Amino acid sequence: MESPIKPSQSGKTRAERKHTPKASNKGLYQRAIKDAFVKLNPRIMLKNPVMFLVWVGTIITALLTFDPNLFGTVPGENQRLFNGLITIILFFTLLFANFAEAVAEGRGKAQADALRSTKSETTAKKVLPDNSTQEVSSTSLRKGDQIKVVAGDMIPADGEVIGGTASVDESAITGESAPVLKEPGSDMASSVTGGTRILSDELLIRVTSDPGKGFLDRMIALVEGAERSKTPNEIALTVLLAVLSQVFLIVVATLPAIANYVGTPVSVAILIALLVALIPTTIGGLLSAIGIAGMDRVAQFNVVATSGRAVEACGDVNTLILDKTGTITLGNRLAEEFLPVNSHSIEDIANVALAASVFDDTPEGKSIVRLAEKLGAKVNFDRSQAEAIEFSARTRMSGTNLDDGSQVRKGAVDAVKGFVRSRNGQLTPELDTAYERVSRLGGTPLAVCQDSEIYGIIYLKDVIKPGIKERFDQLRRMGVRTVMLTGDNRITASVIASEAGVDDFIAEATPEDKIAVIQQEQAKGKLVAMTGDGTNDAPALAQANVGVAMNSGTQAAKEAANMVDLDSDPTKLIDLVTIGKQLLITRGALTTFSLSNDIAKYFAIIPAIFASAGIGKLNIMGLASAQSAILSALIYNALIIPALIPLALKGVKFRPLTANQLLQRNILIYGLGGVIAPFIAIKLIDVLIAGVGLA
Ligand SMILES: Nc1ncnc2c1ncn2[C@@H]1O[C@H](COP(=O)(O)OP(=O)(O)OP(=O)(O)O)[C@@H](O)[C@H]1O
Ligand SMILES: [K+]
Ligand SMILES: [Mg+2]
Repeated sequence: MESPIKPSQSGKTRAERKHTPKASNKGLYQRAIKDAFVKLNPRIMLKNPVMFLVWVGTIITALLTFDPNLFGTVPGENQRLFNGLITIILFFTLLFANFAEAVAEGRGKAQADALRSTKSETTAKKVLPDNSTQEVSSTSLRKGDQIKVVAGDMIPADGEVIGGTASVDESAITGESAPVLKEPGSDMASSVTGGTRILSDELLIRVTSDPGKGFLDRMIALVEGAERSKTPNEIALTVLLAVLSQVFLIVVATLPAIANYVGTPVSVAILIALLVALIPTTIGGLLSAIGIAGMDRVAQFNVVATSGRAVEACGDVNTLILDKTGTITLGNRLAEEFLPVNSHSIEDIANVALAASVFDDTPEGKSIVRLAEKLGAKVNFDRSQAEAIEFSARTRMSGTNLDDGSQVRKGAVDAVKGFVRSRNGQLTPELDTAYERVSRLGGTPLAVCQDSEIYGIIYLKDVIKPGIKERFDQLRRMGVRTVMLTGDNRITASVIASEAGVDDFIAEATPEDKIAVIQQEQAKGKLVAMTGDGTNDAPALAQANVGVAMNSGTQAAKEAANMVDLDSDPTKLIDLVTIGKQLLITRGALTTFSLSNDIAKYFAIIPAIFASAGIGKLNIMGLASAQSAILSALIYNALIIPALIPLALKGVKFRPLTANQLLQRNILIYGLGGVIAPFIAIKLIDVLIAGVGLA
């Protein structure tokens, strides 16, 4: 039976792909502004050591605004106004940093709300031991329970189909409106997700998740950021920034002694201003937003990551393991031609190929049936007495045991050769000629036999996906090695490998080979990413550093992987590596920028502090006054945070370069830019401040 409903499939362009339900931007900024204030809570601030220092500084300068002589008398006029201005600027610095994080989180929250709205509590028809059904609340379902769902019902929990065939609307999760066929047994079609709706017929389902632990629940928790824990890279950077801040704290603490020595005592407010200007507030304020935005970007691509760590791991990937059919090629391998050998006729091979394929439900099998029937082949045995031998990636063969006891097979040439050899059949060079001809075209050759007699070769044609070579070129420039792993023969594999431009390939691979290849790469210290969908793939997905499961795949694969692609598009892995790299690059670029900003701030503030000691010559920026210099540096320091929010959320423009080239490029752009930009900006702010006569 050819069903009009296909399992959700890949091969779509990005424009065609619909994304996870998303809420509009309306209210996003309002909520973020409110959250920016809520996050001023010291217990929340404490998680970010750099910004916490600013928080403490703000409290002290606020006190100094009320009593400028709190820590001893300070010479000079306008102390109150000056301290008040510093307090306001510091307060906004805190708000801006909190706002950056809140906006990043807000996007996920809006998405979580949209997801949650699709998921309502429902009743479920639980199957009791006596086979009757009982209406229960969906929240009372437990792993292992059996339930019945009928047309129109919301599927109340994740599960495996164990009976019935039905079409299911999975758009709540995939954003894909085409119904998906579900039936028991088959790897791809037997898993269902809670929150999706059954459109026709009925299904018997074994529940595979406890309440609140389902796929949709996990997805909501993730996009909401509830489960976001800092990644190892992020922790390392936070520690580095905290240490740097401490160093500056010590430097600033020694200043009063020097200042007193040269006879220009400095006020505590100025010391705090200097400290805040020097500690890395820019990256400190944007760091978590960058991480959240990375996860969000992955979600925009319709991929659910189990953790931020998984997204980051994508950026560190050295080796990408891809399978051939459906990833590098379009995957609709169709029978194109029969090549008879050993003086058999086209009709002979068509008949045997048909006999070997009548029970084969794979796209390959169905296309062989179509081609054979077009050539006039007929089924000339009793189907009800025949036994189907299903295709498996391990045997790499499929076929039929006929009613008269004979066995017809088709499959990978070496597998069929082995089958024939074990029955003392003859192998002729003619077979190899036909098989090589097909392979050289990049096609998949299937040998056809009945017992010990070889009938010839079926040519399965497949096409390399357009644009894939460019993607691999990009990956290579980023230093990522691509390895194609295929069950197909060496010649086909090498033809496709060179046309697609992968760096290496492994042919005639069994599912076990996948794990072996991953382990070998990891033993060399490489980080490996791979995609997969079958239960077979689960161990390899778990072994890989980044394992991306297809949503159309089995529960086992989805649980083993650290990412699930809702579009079931195996090439998504390439996008994920790009997103991960971009996340790491953005973080590096903004750190570089933040730290190089300090040079200009030194030149603005230090001469200002020592101005009355006659070191004013150092004032190479020609700033209007000492107070104006300090305020300008602080205002720049605050404004640069919101100015960089768009970059932090969007990520720096991505270029396919190696880590070293990127480092050089970033030092040039963000390092040099970070030195120059504040000189210009601080000077401009100073002119403005002097203009309005503030200081
Ligand atoms: N329906 C089928 N019946 C018999 N043999 C098949 C069938 N489908 C594929 N084969 C043979 O088995 C081999 C292995 O198939 P498998 O799906 O494991 O790998 P593949 O599709 O060739 O490559 P990849 O791992 O890149 O998807 C194929 O190369 C082909 O020779
Ligand atoms: K700073
Ligand atoms: Mg395959």
